[in-house]
Amino acid sequence: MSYPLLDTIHSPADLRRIPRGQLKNVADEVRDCVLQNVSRTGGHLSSNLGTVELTVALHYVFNTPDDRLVWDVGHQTYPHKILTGRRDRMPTLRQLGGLSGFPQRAESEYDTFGTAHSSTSISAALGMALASRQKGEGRHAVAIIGDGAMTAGMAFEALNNAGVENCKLLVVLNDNDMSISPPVGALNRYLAQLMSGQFYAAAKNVGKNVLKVAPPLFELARRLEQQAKGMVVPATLFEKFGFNYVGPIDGHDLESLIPTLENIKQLEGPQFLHVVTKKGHGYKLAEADPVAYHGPGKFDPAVGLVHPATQPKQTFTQVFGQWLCDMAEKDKRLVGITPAMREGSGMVEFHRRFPDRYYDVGIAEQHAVTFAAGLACEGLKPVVAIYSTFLQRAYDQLIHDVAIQKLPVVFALDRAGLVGADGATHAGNYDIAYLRTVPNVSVACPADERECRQLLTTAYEQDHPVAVRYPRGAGVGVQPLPGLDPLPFGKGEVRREGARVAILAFGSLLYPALEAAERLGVTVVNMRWVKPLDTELLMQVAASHDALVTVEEGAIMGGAGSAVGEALQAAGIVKPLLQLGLPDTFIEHGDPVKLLAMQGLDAKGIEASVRTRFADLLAPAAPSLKSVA
Ligand SMILES: Cc1ncc(C[n+]2csc(CCOP(=O)(O)OP(=O)(O)O)c2C)c(N)n1
Ligand SMILES: CC(=O)[C@@H](O)[C@H](O)COP(=O)(O)O
Ligand SMILES: [Mg+2]
Repeated sequence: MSYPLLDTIHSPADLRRIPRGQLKNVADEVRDCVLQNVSRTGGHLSSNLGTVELTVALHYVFNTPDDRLVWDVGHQTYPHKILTGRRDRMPTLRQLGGLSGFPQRAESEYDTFGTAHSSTSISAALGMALASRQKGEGRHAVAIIGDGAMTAGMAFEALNNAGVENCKLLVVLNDNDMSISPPVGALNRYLAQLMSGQFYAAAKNVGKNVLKVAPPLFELARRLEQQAKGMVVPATLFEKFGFNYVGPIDGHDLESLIPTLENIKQLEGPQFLHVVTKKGHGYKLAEADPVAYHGPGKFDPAVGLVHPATQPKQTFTQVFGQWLCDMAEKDKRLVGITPAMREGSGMVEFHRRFPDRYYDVGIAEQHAVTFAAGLACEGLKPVVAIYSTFLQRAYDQLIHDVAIQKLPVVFALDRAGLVGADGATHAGNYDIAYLRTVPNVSVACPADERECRQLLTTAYEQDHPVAVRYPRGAGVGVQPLPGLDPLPFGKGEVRREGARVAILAFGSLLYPALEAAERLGVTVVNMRWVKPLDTELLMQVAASHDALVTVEEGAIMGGAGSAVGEALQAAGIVKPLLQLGLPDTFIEHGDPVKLLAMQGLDAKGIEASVRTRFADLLAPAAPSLKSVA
């Protein structure tokens, strides 16, 4: 793809040489470049389309990379990547060895802070601004945060800290009136008030008016401050926090954005700029349906997203969504909670059918968990649907508010294990390790869709907290049974009888383990539960085999294999144990099937590891067709 202006821009320094009058054309080219690339790779689209002008303006006005831009979540950094010398690598976005979908310090000096989990930007930028102050460097730090990300407690903790510091910190609130799904809560209502009516219309011209007069800088700054404050409300929430609030201004109008940013840059103390953008801006289909285009797969930009001709395999998320509705139908006490992930967690239908029992609490995982605890105290049956990676945020709440009080909260832990294109930040690799150490908490690992439904019911029937962890995407295609029958609590099953070596599989890697076992001639046990561990079954298997292998899609350290090792130790059984799982390293983005294979967690890899470790116990491998020929 060739673009007349972008072809001349290899860094923000090049951008800053472009005459201001041509910046709109630059923005148009960036937007097209984003659309063309994402349509070929998949990725976060509507947020990126909405931040094109803001990105151009920030790099134009601030002296990046010396001035620091910190992008919250970072799912809107494709324009930033394009303008900071990575345009030629955009076709590799989110693929193995390619560009990350988020900012990464290792990827570019312009990526000043790695993000992906939301609401960290103000804290990080404040740290940078104060470091600059302490070192006498005088650089600016800018946090760019969305209205969705702004709802998290952490953002307010940072505002609370920043508001009393005199430093060169600018918070840009990118308000597109959307999270992934429509935003929720009182903050959203408040931002809508700030944008309403004449205030917004008048504020749109703040930058232009200031420019026309062109007074000296000090006066310019003073007037900007006065104008902005006068045009909006006397004291916004952000002013109460100690920030100088400017806005709201039109985040697609470079004529407003650039002079406003230039002037804010001159002001002392913490600054807060409220910009208004449209998610999906400039691509009609995304503007009309920003939810569908939040993170689409590949598509033809001329046609847009299309439904596949054949029904794809049911995902674990869909299995959960169906179970949730069915259980809610049966039990009026059930309430469903999501921290801003209605679509991703499969709760759209539940929301539609049970609006009074559906709670989207915003991006607020900690609150979600304690809120569930409160509901449980009053006899309701909360189901918290949460990605494994995001539950990390609420670990203390899980222990302090749920587990110690032994409250019956079900955690439907989606995206357990490797997630693929989102990479290390989103991988759900640690939940087994961090959950199984907490007293009163049980952890189930369904191997397929049918078990997922059954184990959710088992979890729901307990009088203590239970997490059911399942991976992103589809399973092997084992249809769930229609009823709501549980599986026995804490019990596994032998799936294949073999000799000398037994593979104990936890979760969906049961299937590659079975495939490997066919070639190895070994036993396979579907353990189903990490906690309680089925020690009775474990002891039987240990007694009848010479060696054990554990397989899990989770961190080896502290994982299910460790639980097996501990149980054997406790029983005084000394038995060779091979633990297969994810190593003590962060695994980057890429095709999840390939990533699993690279970790030796496909059938071939499992077979190879078992053969290598227990060669003396196994019959030699049958020669492959290739080596026979
Ligand atoms: C801690 C955490 N929870 C949930 C998410 C999932 N998530 C990613 S983007 C997003 C919405 C963010 O909304 P906003 O900040 O307004 O940005 P927009 O998508 O509107 O551009 C959510 C919920 C996340 N990345 N981090
Ligand atoms: C940026 C972010 O956190 C989400 O948009 C995430 O990428 C969604 O992941 P899924 O596609 O697995 O729902
Ligand atoms: Mg938003």
